Amino acid sequence: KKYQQELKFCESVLAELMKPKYSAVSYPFVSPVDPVALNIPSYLTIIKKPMDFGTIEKNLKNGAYQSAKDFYKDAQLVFGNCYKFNPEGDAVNKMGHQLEEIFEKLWDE
Ligand SMILES: Cc1ccc(Nc2c(-c3ccc(O)cc3)nc3c(C)cccn23)cc1
Repeated sequence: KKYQQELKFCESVLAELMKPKYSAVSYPFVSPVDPVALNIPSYLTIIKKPMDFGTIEKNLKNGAYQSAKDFYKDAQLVFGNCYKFNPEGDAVNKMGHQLEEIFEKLWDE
């Protein structure tokens, strides 16, 4: 029961985060980083565990998460990867910080 409610909460946070109103800051994070399309061949050597919110949504639907904690860990990975690859001050780094702020507010609701 508790597990079901936890995952329902994760789904609601994700649904909100993926809404069009946040697309200006979420678009780099809603689907897997494509190193070819973005011309960043170094990405997969720098980022050991790529993650994005589209993959998180898939995992959630496939029952890949044992708890809200596992969901939260993958969300943190999206932001951590962003800050590792995109230097402080870069546009995408700033978008990561903005989206993380939105995420944390939804998480603490
Ligand atoms: C030359 C260059 C430099 C930086 C980027 N970053 C970047 C990323 C990105 C997102 C998450 C992440 O962990 C790493 C990268 N997503 C984008 C998008 C969607 C458009 C433009 C830039 N983007 C792309 C190319």
